[in-house]
Amino acid sequence: MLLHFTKMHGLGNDFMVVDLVTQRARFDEACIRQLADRHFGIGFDQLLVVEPPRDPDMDFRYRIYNADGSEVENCGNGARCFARFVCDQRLTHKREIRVETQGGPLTLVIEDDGRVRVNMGAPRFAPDAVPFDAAEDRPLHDLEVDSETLRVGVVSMGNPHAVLQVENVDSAPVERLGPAIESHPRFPRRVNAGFMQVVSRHAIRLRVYERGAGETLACGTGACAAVASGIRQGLLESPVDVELPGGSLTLEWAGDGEPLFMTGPAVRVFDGRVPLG
Ligand SMILES: N[C@@H](CCC[C@H](N)C(=O)O)C(=O)O
Repeated sequence: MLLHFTKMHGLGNDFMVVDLVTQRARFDEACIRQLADRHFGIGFDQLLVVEPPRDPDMDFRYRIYNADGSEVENCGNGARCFARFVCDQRLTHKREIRVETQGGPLTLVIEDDGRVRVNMGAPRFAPDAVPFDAAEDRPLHDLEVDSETLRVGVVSMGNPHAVLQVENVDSAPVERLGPAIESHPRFPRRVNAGFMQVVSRHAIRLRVYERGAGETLACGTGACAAVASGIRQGLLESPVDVELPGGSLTLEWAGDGEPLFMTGPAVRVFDGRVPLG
């Protein structure tokens, strides 16, 4: 069978988006890895699958798979592309869309300028919520990596994040430390590793080594986690502009227990069809 898909990106974090409201398909890990391959497949950081909701109060269910085939709880850049996709495909006429994810419900609003504002829910810092192996909740934890002690903030945005403050993201050892943090045994479900440079109280620069995808040009939940951790440590104040290698996002957060809002672009690149076994 030929499966219709759309290639999209949010700040260069790229996606294959599939409508399973009007089509049928099943994806296993091997099939996702093959489609994600940038030489032998379509190539993407994440596969986004749009399904009918299970909860009648929601508009859709949105499932997310990393390039390595693992299913994950949340994807911020993907959420904005998902909103743009369901509107462009006329799967909804709503401008405010409620969607189920594995990491909890999200509300997305398409703004007049075409950008998408997402209520990403409240960041959680408790080690059990991340999950992270630690006895207590602290703004920073010591993490032994390659005989170095790193100071990381741990945050759940539905999915797990570790945030490390660095002097300069351009020279930060993302290729060396990223994989070691991602698969550190104190993160039993692995983790996304963010490298944050504080530019001012309202601006950071960020690179993220993503769980299951490697370093990407942008990570929306990574931006949320870095801002939440930075505000919690007293380094930042809302709103915060986050500059990633692929472009910028605006983040707003009123503080503990409050939802975090992310605003940014979502771009459709092309439509295609691919044979699926
Ligand atoms: N690119 C995403 C995050 C995708 C999932 C992540 N790699 C994970 O495994 O949790 C974003 O924009 O948030």
